[in-house]
Amino acid sequence: MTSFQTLDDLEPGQRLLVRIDVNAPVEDGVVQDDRRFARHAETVQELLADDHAIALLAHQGRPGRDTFVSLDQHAAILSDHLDRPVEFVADTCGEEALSAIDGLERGDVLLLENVRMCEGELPEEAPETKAETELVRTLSTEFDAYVSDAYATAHRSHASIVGFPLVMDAYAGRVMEQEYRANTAIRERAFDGPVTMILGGTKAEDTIPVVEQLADVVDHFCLGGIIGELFLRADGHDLGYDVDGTELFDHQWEAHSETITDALETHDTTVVLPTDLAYKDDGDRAETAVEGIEKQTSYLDIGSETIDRYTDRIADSEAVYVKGAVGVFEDERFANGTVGILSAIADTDCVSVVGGGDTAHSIELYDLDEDDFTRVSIAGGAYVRALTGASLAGIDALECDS
Ligand SMILES: Nc1ncnc2c1ncn2[C@@H]1O[C@H](COP(=O)(O)OP(=O)(O)OP(=O)(O)O)[C@@H](O)[C@H]1O
Ligand SMILES: O=C(O)[C@H](O)COP(=O)(O)O
Repeated sequence: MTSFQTLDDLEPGQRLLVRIDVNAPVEDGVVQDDRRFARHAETVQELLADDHAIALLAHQGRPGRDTFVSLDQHAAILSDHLDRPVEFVADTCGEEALSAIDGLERGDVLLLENVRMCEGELPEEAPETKAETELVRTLSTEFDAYVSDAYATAHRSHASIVGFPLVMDAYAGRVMEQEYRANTAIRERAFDGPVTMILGGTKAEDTIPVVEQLADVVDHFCLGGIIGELFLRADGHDLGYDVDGTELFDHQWEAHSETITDALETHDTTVVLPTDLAYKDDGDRAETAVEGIEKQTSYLDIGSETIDRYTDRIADSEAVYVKGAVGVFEDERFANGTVGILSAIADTDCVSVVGGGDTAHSIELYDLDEDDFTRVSIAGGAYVRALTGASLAGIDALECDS
């Protein structure tokens, strides 16, 4: 395991830059879930008890998506969790931000604007390059130390994750530490019976490598969501295209079609694909078989037959991992797949781990009981990457000699 400094090593009463991940599902501009806020608030409470002055750095969404919004409401949600004011400044490393940072006193909490609005935060590049960005060069001189609590973004080599630890005294926050240890422990568990993994959601770059890297551990990968459709397209079915204004398929297909086709050929008995899908017809849920599919529309959930096939496998499994939702569960008409799968897992005694910032939200939305799962990670891509045993850039950046 990687050795890093934790809050136990941090001297009290310092000026701290703390990277958290409160990236949340957002609908019509409004944050829908506060699970990540609650976890990071515990880290912040601990830091406040040690009399630090705290500036928080975080992101929301990705440029170009409608979840890419300002963090002003995030400050209010954090304030509720901390039961004290959290000041927000609509700037990350410009004059306005520096002036607010300058005024920070011990016991204060300040949230800076969405760091992905700042030039240099994206794209993923080497830590040395990220340390040279204006963001890192400007903010690093304003603080005594950097605390990295954003485990859910630890798989991204972004400036706010890997740049600061190169030039500042760096510590892992409690969320970073706990998620890292728990996910590493899960990876190291061995099972005698079948292991099933449900892979869905929207992010091909996080999900597809998992099929290759966990093929010796997982007996069946049951696919749904955008990922399922991309695999169905590779399997020769006429779907998995951007229609109705979506921008989820074509660029991902361009980037990953070869990997998907290879994975399908190599693991044809391990990868399990939907045999029916659901779509919207005159405002209602309708279903169609995948075989011979011709209708160019947005498919928004796996169909009833697929749900039955997947839940049968879950019932026979000794362990089930979930990454990503198999449908647009935020719309009740298309929640059958996600809720059906999670309920089936909750009904078994198997070891079960659910990951994903959006996916975990479905547990709360549909009144499922978090205690019915062995573990619910607040991270998505980072959790599933950790399961494969691959390193996380944000953890590597914190590494120090033990
Ligand atoms: N067929 C589909 N079409 C469009 N969106 C879909 C479809 N199936 C699932 N989704 C969406 O996928 C989202 C969850 O996937 P996402 O890739 O964000 O994964 P996550 O693991 O939950 O989160 P993260 O990786 O961000 O922590 C849900 O919000 C759901 O609406
Ligand atoms: O929700 C997540 O998975 C993290 O906040 C990372 O977000 P990203 O996938 O947009 O980099």
